[in-house]
Amino acid sequence: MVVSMKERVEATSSASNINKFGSEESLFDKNFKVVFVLGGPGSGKGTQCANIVKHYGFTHLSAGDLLREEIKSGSKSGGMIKNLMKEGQIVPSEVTVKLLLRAMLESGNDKFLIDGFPRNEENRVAFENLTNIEPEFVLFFDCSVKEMERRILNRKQGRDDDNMETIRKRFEVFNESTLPVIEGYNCKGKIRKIDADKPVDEVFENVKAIFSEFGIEEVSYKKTNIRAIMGFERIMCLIKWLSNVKKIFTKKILRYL
Ligand SMILES: Nc1ncnc2c1ncn2[C@@H]1O[C@H](COP(=O)(O)OP(=O)(O)O)[C@@H](O)[C@H]1O
Ligand SMILES: Nc1ccn([C@@H]2O[C@H](COP(=O)(O)OP(=O)(O)O)[C@@H](O)[C@H]2O)c(=O)n1
Repeated sequence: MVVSMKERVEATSSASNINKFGSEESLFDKNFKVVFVLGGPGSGKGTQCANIVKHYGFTHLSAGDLLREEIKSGSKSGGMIKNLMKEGQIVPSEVTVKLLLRAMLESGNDKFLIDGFPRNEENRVAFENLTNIEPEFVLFFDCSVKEMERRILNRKQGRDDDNMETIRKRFEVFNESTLPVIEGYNCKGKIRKIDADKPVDEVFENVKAIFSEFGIEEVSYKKTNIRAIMGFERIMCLIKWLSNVKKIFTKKILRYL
């Protein structure tokens, strides 16, 4: 059965379709490599993901960023997402997982850093049931509350949830809902804990050691950057466009010869 990318993404939006491709063909039969990135709010997940993208050619998907984009897009679930985020609460998995899967399929890459996810058991189970993907490992940025608070208050990205009242709620949600997920992965030997109180470069040295433990090698800087920024499909589109431009110019030049 040949299933188009569009059909696959659409299939994720309805629970009754979730197993449409069932055991015959998993929704993600491709050999995707996934690393989950967890840690409290402000522990430095996004900062380290940006470094990993540059060095290892992974596509960075931040669940929080995807949810913020969904609010901006004016979608009908935008209001509900906005209210939950303002309260520091976790958005229902069906929304978040759908956004993640769409971004994965559209990226053209096969290596993903999924940041801020799974945030609770519901997130973990929903993703696993839909994709059959188990993470290679889970990076856990372990940071003190005092340092996370300091970083968030200095972050100044104009986020609705970066205020003292919501920060407190986010810490509570992290302790109640995310730590048990980390504990579960720890029992499976998947957690790689990193002391995230340290300066950015030192934290990244520890991240590199973990990638090396899993045999993941650094890739050329140029190749990584172009793919991470543009995605495979956009690169193909640009090549097509350039070849059309070249044809037009060749015709024009030939006219003068
Ligand atoms: N190791 C670090 N030491 C000091 N500041 C950091 C460190 N890592 C990140 N930051 C800063 O802390 C803030 C929060 O980091 P960010 O990567 O956005 O965290 P998260 O994605 O976990 O919420 C940012 O302003 C970032 O520049
Ligand atoms: N898997 C996720 C990730 C984020 N979120 C929401 O997005 C908010 C911001 O998450 P984030 O990962 O961008 O930021 P930090 O809290 O890590 O700084 C969370 O507090 C949740 O409200 C969610 O509901 N589910």
